[in-house]
Amino acid sequence: MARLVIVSNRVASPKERGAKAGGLAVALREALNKRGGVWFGWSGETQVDPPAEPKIFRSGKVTYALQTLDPEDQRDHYAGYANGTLWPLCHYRLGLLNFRRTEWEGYRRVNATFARALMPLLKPDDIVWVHDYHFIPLASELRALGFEGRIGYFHHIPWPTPEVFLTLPSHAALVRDLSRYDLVGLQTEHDVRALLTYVSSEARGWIAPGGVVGLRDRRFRVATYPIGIDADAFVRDAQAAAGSEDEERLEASLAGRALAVGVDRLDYSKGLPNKFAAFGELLKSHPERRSTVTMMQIAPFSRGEVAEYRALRRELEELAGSINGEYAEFDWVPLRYLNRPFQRATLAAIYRTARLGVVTPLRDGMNLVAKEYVAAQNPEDPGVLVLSRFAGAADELSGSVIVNPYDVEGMADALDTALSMPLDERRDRWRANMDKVARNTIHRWCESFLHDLSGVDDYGADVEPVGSPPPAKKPRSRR
Ligand SMILES: O=P(O)(O)OC[C@H]1O[C@H](O[C@H]2O[C@H](CO)[C@@H](O)[C@H](O)[C@H]2O)[C@H](O)[C@@H](O)[C@@H]1O
Ligand SMILES: O=c1ccn([C@@H]2O[C@H](COP(=O)(O)OP(=O)(O)O)[C@@H](O)[C@H]2O)c(=O)[nH]1
Repeated sequence: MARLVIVSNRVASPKERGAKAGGLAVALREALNKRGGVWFGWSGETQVDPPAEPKIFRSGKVTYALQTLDPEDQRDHYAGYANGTLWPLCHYRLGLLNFRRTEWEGYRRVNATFARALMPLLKPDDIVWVHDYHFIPLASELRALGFEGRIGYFHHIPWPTPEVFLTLPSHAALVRDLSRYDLVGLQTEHDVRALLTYVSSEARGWIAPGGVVGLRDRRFRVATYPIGIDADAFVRDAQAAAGSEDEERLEASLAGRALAVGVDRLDYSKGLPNKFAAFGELLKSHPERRSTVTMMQIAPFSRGEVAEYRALRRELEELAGSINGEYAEFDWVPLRYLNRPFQRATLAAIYRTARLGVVTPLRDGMNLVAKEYVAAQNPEDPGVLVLSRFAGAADELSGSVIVNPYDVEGMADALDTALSMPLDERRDRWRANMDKVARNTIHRWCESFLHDLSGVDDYGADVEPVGSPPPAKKPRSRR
């Protein structure tokens, strides 16, 4: 079996087994342990004139290679182009999009630095799996340095429709970069359609059945791989939470009231102001709900180096204060707003206690919290997932109460409906959701992407293009 090389901006080092080592990290580490391999990414450190070589250490069959970056490059790359340009673009927030040439250049420079640092570690038969929007140009850089092996890319966030994508001044270059991969994985069919429509309508590429794409002299495949969670582990954690100290403390604090829970990084894509407003609207328009339901929003700080995230933090503090100021009683605080992260076991206890899981992003690649909430429920008395139609998870979790997060009054009514839902309906809806969560796990996601990437050859002679004709055949190398 070929050796696996994983590239991601954040690398879950083997020392991090706690809150930070989420399901994705665990699955990737498991895949690496199975075949042996390399996990390459940013060290989390910056330094003026950093060494060109990454820091390397081994743990079991896995080699970790961590690259330190120059502080200006890191800023242009992470806070600049990745999270100031691509993140808002891919989440359909054009009003928040900042494009600066210096950041675009910094983004490319960091990708070139990473490719130069990775290249000496690669063997010709390695399979390289690159994760996320921080590294779209990485394959181009590795190809330029002479790597001819298989490279796959998984995009964890939404892919925008052409009208939105075209606002990015560097759109054509980015899609050329994508074409240097062999396999491009996206979360949903909608994302795949959006990218393929751009390729055929704007980039003069062609598309064959199975998502094979021809662009200039390149052929690559685009397909859907919806990410999942380690469902068994979550079920075990949730069962262990029953009767735990965490659960007892939480139950005691609720004093018989229903709990609605939200768990989101403090990110504008997660729709937190609308969620708070909907909860306020529930208390206003359904006064009988006052003092019967408590909302708990866990929102760990995220990307504080980006101005929009700091502004959102202030906005939410104000909103939470005004809801509590207006509706609190001397024995009831309507909205508990917590900014620190919690470990998986504690989250499992909170999810299981909560009558409602409220996941209402304005746009989200998948949203693993939605799946975790489902997995943590007690099958005999499950809670209800209130889910935004704009989360990737909504494609699978049709047993949820689906809402439009831009409709605050509609969300308030949906919360009211979900709070009154009879047990039979809750069970039916939960079963439909749980079937999906148990089937499409993180392990399946990992295996199916790697299976397809391993099977890549030339997407060649036998493909029947649809739409504009393929370029004339000429002898070509695989890359
Ligand atoms: O590394 P950060 O800047 O702190 O951000 C955390 C991660 O956020 C994004 O997560 C996405 O991936 C999830 C798993 O596929 C998906 O469920 C979610 O919808 C996405 O938002 C980002 O893509 C990661 O690179 C970040 O590490
Ligand atoms: O206090 C927290 C908050 C979140 N998470 C985890 O962070 C992940 C968030 O993933 P999701 O896909 O929902 O959104 P992202 O933050 O990746 O955009 C989930 O596994 C959560 O359980 C956590 O471990 N502790």
